[in-house]
Amino acid sequence: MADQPRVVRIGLLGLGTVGAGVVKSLKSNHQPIFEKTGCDVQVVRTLVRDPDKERAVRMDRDTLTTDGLAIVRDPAIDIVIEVIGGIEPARTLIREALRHGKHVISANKELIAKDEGVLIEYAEKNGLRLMYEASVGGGIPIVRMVETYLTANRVHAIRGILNGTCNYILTRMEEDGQSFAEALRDAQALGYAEADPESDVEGFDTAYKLSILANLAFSVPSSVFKIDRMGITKLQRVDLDIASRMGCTIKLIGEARVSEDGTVAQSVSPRMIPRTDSLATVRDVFNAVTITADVVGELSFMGRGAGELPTASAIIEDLTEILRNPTPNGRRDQDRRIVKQGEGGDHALYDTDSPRLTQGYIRMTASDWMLDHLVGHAQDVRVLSNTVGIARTDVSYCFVRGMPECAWKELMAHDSLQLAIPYDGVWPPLNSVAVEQKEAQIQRRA
Ligand SMILES: NC(=O)C1=CN([C@@H]2O[C@H](COP(=O)(O)OP(=O)(O)OC[C@H]3O[C@@H](n4cnc5c(N)ncnc54)[C@H](OP(=O)(O)O)[C@@H]3O)[C@@H](O)[C@H]2O)C=CC1
Ligand SMILES: N[C@@H](CC=O)C(=O)O
Repeated sequence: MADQPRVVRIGLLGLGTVGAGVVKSLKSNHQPIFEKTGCDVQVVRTLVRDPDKERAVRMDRDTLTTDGLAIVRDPAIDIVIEVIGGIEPARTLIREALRHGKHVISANKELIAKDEGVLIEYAEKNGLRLMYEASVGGGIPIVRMVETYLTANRVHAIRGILNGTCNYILTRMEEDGQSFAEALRDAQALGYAEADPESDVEGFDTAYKLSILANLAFSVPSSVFKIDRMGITKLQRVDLDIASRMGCTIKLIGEARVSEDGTVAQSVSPRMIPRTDSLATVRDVFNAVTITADVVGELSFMGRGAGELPTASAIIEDLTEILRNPTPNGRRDQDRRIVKQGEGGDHALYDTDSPRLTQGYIRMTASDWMLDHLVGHAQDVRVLSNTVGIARTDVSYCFVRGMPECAWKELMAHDSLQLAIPYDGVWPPLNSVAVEQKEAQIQRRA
């Protein structure tokens, strides 16, 4: 190791939750970073919207600017870290940084997913690195894991909890009886939520992350624009209570799998999951991902999925990787899997004529149409209701089994439906229920 450290100057775009975490970690771990890389890393300029705002970290006022282009064009800056979020001005600033010969690290899953590989390819063509470990799974080193250690495997499926905010909200609603709004407020205060939390709770954030992983893992193209998506805003405490009585919990799950015809089916939706499933034990802000591949079988990863320090960890790991290996591995040039919007053969989970049989949990206002539909299409319908049978004014809670995918689509468009989510357990779900509610089983009509 050289006696004189090489000074590496960082231009930091954004000083919110993650930006402050980066500044703190670079300070607290300056010595280990120097020991491993021989570099003295310094944040020399930082982009913010409001330089006079109170910050979680103390910064020299002169280093703060509202002029992002001045940072990314500054010849004294070696590496740019983008943690402002959103598409613009992030995309322009990253492209401009690359154009000026700087490596870039970004935590921006929305941009990485929607950009569909264009910036990454541009970086690699110019001998630069654009790294984005923090864009998926917070502190879990999942991006590098998939990119580096699963190249000889054929990956079939990715399934997991990819949003810390939603997992935190569902945990607080289930364990502490908090309302959705209270739990979301806490998640925001803890720095887990996106600037616009609709991205979290409507499932967009999970879709971005799933798409990034799918593009790295599968040998067939997939697009974020084709993900079948539902968030957690329709869930009520009663659904979590019912889940709990069934020996289940509800989690927001992102799943991508390669179908037999070689296309990719991707979905984001809340799912009722048995407590015996390892994902059921993933609480609070934690994320977990299971990857299934042909040679290795199942691999699972778990860790904090959001928050200033776990996310900063992913960013500073990208940083040390660049300091040690500044040359891109070139994989994207030879094997560019990401496709433009509209290309590729993805299909959504409920978007086909597929006769594949599925099972799920339903909350609905009873109606003849709904009942006829369920009984007409599913092999088995079990109703948990506060009153015997189904009356028009009741809200009913059902489990259905053996329902073809195409029948869900029609059901989901009907007014009486309040919530329909997949049930990931082994049928029948009711055998261990402390049935406070009256239970009826409706036989499939001949
Ligand atoms: N929070 C988390 O746990 C995680 C976040 N991420 C990603 O990291 C990125 C940042 O997230 P987070 O730190 O939570 O976001 P924050 O909203 O906390 O911080 C954003 C920062 O960017 C600055 N900024 C935003 N827009 C502009 C603009 N147009 N011009 C200049 N400055 C701007 C803000 O300035 P000012 O402070 O003056 O308003 C602020 O400092 C996002 O892409 C997010 O998805 C990824 C993983 C986890
Ligand atoms: N808002 C995101 C932050 C990390 O990616 C989340 O809650 O997971």
